[in-house]
Amino acid sequence: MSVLPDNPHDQLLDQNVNPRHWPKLPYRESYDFIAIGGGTAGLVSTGGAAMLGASVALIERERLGGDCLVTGCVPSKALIHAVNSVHQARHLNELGIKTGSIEVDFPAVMENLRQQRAKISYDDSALSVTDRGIELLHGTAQFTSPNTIELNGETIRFKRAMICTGSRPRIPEVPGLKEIQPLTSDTVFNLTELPPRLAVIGTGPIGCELGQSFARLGSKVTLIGTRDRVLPHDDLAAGKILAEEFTKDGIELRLNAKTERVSKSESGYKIEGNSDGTPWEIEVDKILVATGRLPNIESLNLEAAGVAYTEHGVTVDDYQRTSNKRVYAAGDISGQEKFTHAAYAYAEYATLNALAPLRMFKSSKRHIPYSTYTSPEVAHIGPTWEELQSRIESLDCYSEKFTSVDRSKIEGAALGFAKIYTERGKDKIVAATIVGQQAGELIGHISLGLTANAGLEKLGLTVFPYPTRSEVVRKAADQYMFRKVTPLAKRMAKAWFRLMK
Ligand SMILES: Cc1cc2nc3c(=O)[nH]c(=O)nc-3n(C[C@H](O)[C@H](O)[C@H](O)COP(=O)(O)OP(=O)(O)OC[C@H]3O[C@@H](n4cnc5c(N)ncnc54)[C@H](O)[C@@H]3O)c2cc1C
Ligand SMILES: NC(=O)c1ccc[n+]([C@@H]2O[C@H](COP(=O)([O-])OP(=O)(O)OC[C@H]3O[C@@H](n4cnc5c(N)ncnc54)[C@H](O)[C@@H]3O)[C@@H](O)[C@H]2O)c1
Repeated sequence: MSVLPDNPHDQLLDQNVNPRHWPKLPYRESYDFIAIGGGTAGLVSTGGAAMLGASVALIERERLGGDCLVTGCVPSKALIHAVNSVHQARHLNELGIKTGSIEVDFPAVMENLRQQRAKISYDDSALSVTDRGIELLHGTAQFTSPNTIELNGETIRFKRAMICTGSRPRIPEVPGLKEIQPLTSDTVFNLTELPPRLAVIGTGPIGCELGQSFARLGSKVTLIGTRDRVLPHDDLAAGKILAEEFTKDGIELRLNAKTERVSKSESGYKIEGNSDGTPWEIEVDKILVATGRLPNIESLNLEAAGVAYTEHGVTVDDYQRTSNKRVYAAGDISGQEKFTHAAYAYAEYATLNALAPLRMFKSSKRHIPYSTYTSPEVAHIGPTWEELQSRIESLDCYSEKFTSVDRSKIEGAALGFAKIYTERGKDKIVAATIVGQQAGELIGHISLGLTANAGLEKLGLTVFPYPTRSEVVRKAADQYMFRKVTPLAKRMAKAWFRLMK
């Protein structure tokens, strides 16, 4: 995780969240609750534990706020906001609004990103954390026994501990790649010059969000993925729509591709690879690697604590408890969904389970949506597209396109669809995918429906303001009513019409 130290915004960020600025406290011998890692999961769990009145310590080795604040959601969405704005500006002529030529001042875009990130850092700052009664300890923690941690040479006992150490970018074993130190999500937000030619390896959420962003800011982007489509874990149709948009953005797609070798060239870097066996070679100025994440388990000495783990992270049960009954885990480290809101939701339950006399809060009861903030956005909740396909016989699917939504048509943003899957013949929602503008906002309706146990009947009866994009959800739900209720209603109405005088 790195930030530039030589600008006022990053200095402010650093001041707020870097532990080296905190006063060094004498450690207590023992705490009721210790969290290792001060990202979303660590902040949420220690905040909750302190609120319950426990003696609480939060150990962080680098910066509070973790990935989300420093190198993840916050900087990427600040960048995407600029990207969406420039894209809209380029299309204002279509609305009869005359603009001069639109120019991107990349250093200024990145400066704004750093400024927004610094502003948000107050929420995760040392001041805000200590105000909640949490003791902040600086350093790399490691377990020394099932109920002790060593920090900076001192031993601290705990009654309950929470592992929240997150994840880091995975660099694939491609000859020459590690040696050239490619950009990753840890370093890409430090750029101050737009790379004229950028290769992005990986077509998951990071590759797609950042690949499209750099293309719309003016880089010549080549997006390289091993799979046959972009966002391969999502709905097939979503990947197709997105690939078409990427092509319009000038992105060159190299799918079904194997990156074989990377080397320095005269003007930058050479990448050699093949797609479906056909060899290719490209020259670029920068390479961004976005090929998944590795859990930060190495420094923890989990064996000493009897905490089981795999290559995906620390193993937890439905209560977020590890194989050590005093130790819980949440966030990217626990091998579950890698999203900030998932870290938040699971850390909340983990803390309650860790500190209450009985474990009562099951993570499987929570519904975790997600959205990839490309243009159009791709949002989903429930089992993956592949899982849904494997049990499609037992499901019904109701879908609606944004072309039937007036607000989307008016604004010329009618690309995409909503699909809601239910149990066959019933209105119980199983999953949903929304592709389109603000899909990330719209999937919240389905998330609420799932949490409140409200099926398509209730969604269809819900009145949404006209004209809003939310109508896509209501219209998809209406189809259930039409299919299920209308034939019976028609028969009853016909009987009544015969009797009606
Ligand atoms: C580019 C990018 C964009 C993203 N966009 C989104 C998005 O739009 N929406 C979304 O929901 N999610 C997004 N994510 C994912 C999200 O950032 C993560 O899921 C989330 O930050 C995980 O939180 P965490 O608390 O588990 O871990 P982290 O935030 O990684 O925090 C872990 C902390 O633990 C510390 N640590 C590690 N080991 C030790 C140790 N031994 N001792 C002490 N401290 C230690 C680290 O320094 C770090 O501060 C994005 C991620 C990336 C990379
Ligand atoms: N909007 C969001 O919520 C958001 C945004 C960004 C990241 N994230 C989180 O961060 C996580 C990590 O994102 P990510 O995109 O790095 O990982 P990912 O695992 O989701 O996607 C990585 C992609 O890279 C491909 N790949 C792997 N090795 C490759 C290689 N050698 N060459 C080419 N392609 C290769 C994989 O097939 C996969 O499709 C995500 O799973 C997500 O949970 C969330």
